Amino acid sequence: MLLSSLFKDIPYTLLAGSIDIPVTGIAFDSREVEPGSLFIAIAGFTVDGHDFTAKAVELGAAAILVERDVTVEGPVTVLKVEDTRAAMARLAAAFYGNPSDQLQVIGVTGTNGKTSSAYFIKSILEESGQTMGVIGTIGALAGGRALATRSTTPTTPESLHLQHMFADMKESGVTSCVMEVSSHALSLHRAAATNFRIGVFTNLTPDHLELHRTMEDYFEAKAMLFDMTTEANVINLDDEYGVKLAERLKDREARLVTYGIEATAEVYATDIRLEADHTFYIAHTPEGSIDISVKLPGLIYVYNSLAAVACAYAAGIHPSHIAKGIRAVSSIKGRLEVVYQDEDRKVVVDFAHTEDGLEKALTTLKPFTKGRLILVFGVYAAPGELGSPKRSAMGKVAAQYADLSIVTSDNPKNQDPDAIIAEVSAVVAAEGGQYIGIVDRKEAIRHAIDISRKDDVILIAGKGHETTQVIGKTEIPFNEAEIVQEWISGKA
Ligand SMILES: CC(=O)N[C@H]1[C@@H](OP(=O)(O)OP(=O)(O)OC[C@H]2O[C@@H](n3ccc(=O)[nH]c3=O)[C@H](O)[C@@H]2O)O[C@H](CO)[C@@H](O)[C@@H]1O[C@H](C)C(=O)N[C@@H](C)C(=O)N[C@H](CCC(=O)O)C(=O)O
Ligand SMILES: Nc1ncnc2c1ncn2[C@@H]1O[C@H](COP(=O)(O)OP(=O)(O)OP(=O)(O)O)[C@@H](O)[C@H]1O
Repeated sequence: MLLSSLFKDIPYTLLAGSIDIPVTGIAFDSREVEPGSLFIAIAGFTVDGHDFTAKAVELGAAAILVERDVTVEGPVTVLKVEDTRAAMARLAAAFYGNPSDQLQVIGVTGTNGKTSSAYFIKSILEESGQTMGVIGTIGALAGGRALATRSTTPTTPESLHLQHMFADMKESGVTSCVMEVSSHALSLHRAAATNFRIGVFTNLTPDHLELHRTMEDYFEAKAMLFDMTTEANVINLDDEYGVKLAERLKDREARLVTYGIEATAEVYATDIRLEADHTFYIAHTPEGSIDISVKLPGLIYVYNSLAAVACAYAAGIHPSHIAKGIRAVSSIKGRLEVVYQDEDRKVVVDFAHTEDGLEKALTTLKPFTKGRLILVFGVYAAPGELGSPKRSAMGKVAAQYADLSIVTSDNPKNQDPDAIIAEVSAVVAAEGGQYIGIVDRKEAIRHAIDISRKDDVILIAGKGHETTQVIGKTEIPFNEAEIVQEWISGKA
């Protein structure tokens, strides 16, 4: 492909060389440059890609894209734009032939509930005959095939990888793709240049404030998704930020579809029946009422499945497909997943890693727990001042709802796990909760099992579907379902 055609609609300054040269690929990491490719320098949070231009030239880059002046030695074309991340999204879309134009892309954003809402949407659309792609926290799929990702691939991949995934989906006959769109991705332009037909907003509660600093900034980042949608915006009106968003979107060309339980919304739920492992309700849409049966417990799965009902309604899906699609979801990896159960005890793994998520997970299990509710959890977060509010909020929730908290490590990364545990434990104690601190997460899980008695429920919160733990710079294998099963069966 000619570099000039890639830059057809992108303003740039030519610093060196010619624009009329062919490029064979695009890379934003110098280590992945191949001869003939365009290297895009990104100023990162830890290093600056502009420092690796020489490496890119050494590996054969034909062109370099920068956002600040750099001296590049060698016979290469050098172009400058205002923002290389924003340009990368457009270049990637152009390089892969704007694949999202040929897919029905549905974006799901919000603090919690994106993964499960996306899986309900996938199931309903499959029921209606679509071949589905999925991109999110628990991986990427094109039809039944898993797309290659790395353990470091974010929930919403970098734009170059995202557009490649869309192209791959299109080649594999995928007709519609539901993807989780994180606030990081929106702020860092990863999802820019994507043709979103429908956007779904689940809720907004404190998280990721290390990047966004204030709830208002966090909200504005999430709201960016709805500037890109062309057909419908599906918004939870029971969330205060959802109300604010709906107000902003009511006169847009993309149709507004609201949902909720408490608020007066276009799609709403009544006759909610919560059981230990199932949830039932009637969903009301302007097209009629639908009996919904969800094979997951708690009000959060009423919300997450209702988001999918509203999205399917907005997409014109027949009610019978909606009911069947939701019924077909039997479990979602790491989302209130029962990893062990016998007549004495039950062990549940859940991805709850925010104050709101932890409260919802505990209050879902509590009414059906005859014995004690034992919580194993840790808090990953930014260090010092930035991390403290999260540690404090999660400690309070644990003290309020768990009968015993085993405070342990999450992904301590380069922070001192003992210091995090001490900070969380102090809050649990101050709030009158019972706690034990055990730094080794595997030991903490084993201890919870050892002390559990008849009718106790153990909730292991924070890592959900994840299969590794990051301590320092090392990523160690960590599969909670296996740890539980091996310890109980005496194999460990
Ligand atoms: C905080 C954050 O978003 N970080 C992203 C950011 O990393 P960074 O700025 O630290 O990158 P960096 O390491 O400084 O490198 C800068 C540039 O130099 C390049 N480089 C680096 C080394 C080298 O030898 N050569 C070279 O060219 C890198 O490839 C990169 O392009 O830019 C990188 C490349 O653009 C991303 O991969 C990386 O996401 C990492 C994987 C990450 O963990 N992100 C998380 C925080 C995230 O995005 N989470 C959200 C939220 C999930 C949710 O809770 O919903 C998500 O979407 O997953
Ligand atoms: N609607 C909801 N409201 C509050 N908490 C929820 C809701 N849905 C799920 N949760 C809790 O949050 C956790 C994460 O849920 P889920 O994976 O669906 O969210 P997510 O938005 O994809 O999260 P992430 O982006 O961090 O991957 C769940 O394990 C559950 O404890």
